[in-house]
Amino acid sequence: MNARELVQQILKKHGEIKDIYFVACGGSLVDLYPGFYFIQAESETMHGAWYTSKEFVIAPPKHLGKNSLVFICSHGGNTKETVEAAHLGKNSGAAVITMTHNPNSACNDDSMIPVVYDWSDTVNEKDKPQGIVLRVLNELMKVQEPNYKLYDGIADGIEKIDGIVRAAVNKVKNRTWVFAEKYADEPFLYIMGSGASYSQAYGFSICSLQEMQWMDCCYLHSGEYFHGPFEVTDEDHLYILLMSKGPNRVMDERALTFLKKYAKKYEVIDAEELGIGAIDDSCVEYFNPILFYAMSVAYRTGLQDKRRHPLDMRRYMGVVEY
Ligand SMILES: O=P(O)(O)OC[C@H]1O[C@](O)(CO)[C@@H](O)[C@@H]1O
Repeated sequence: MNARELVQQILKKHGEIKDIYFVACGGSLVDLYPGFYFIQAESETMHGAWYTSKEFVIAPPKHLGKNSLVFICSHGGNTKETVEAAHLGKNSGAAVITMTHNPNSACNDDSMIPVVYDWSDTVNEKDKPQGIVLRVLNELMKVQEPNYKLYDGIADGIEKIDGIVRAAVNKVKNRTWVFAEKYADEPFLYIMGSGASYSQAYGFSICSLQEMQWMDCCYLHSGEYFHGPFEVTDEDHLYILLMSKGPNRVMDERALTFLKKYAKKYEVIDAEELGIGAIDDSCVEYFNPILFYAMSVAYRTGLQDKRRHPLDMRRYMGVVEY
């Protein structure tokens, strides 16, 4: 995908983009959150909103129209409510980018702007959904906002992130094994994160552990931890803390300080220690989630091996009517 050409094509037809909707389900929705967070934090001319597909269809934003851009992501490309959301965006006059892994799916539809991505291990992050969204937004911001300063930093980060992820995956191999040995039978755990990486606490919980391991767990925002959830903290509860590098790190550090004092069982996955600092401080925040996704894969694989629960085993999803 040529992000620059894609943005030119959109602006030619739609003029200024005023709002961007990020719409998908489950793991695909997780991939769209960093883009939403980026627009909210960086854009002077656009607002972002992040929707699970069905809600977008049931309660479409009144603002949706010609000056909107809708990012749709569906890995398999045929999730009913996501396809409906894409058509709703198109029929409302918005520019709709439909990302899918499946070239033979409803999302690979030339009446919108389809982007078919490969998902094999050798594919670089820039060509996977999080990277695609970041590249498109980087180009859009450059054209639409004269004050935008992150263009080079983001472009550089996109080049560096693959090396960082590969090194980090090697580095945590033993840790994921030890974690699985210690906690494979844990009845419940919490996963905390913040900023753009709140998405990864969410995805780690709902996709990697609830869906793929049938483990009871819950995601928490590191900032929100202190507004209720910390009352259950004791030596028995287990936490995974995703520590970002970036302005939001202070929230993760506050949670860590508390865990060190009052908890006993916690695993820290620290992006800084895992090398994310090679990316410029001005935009490193938006790359943490790519690294944390790779970490969630490493940890869930460790759990799969120890628990002898295959990651692709389902009892309801795609098996029964729902
Ligand atoms: O990305 P797709 O194909 O729309 O599928 C969404 C489904 O896939 C998952 O992301 C992973 O199985 C689920 O969370 C969700 O129900």
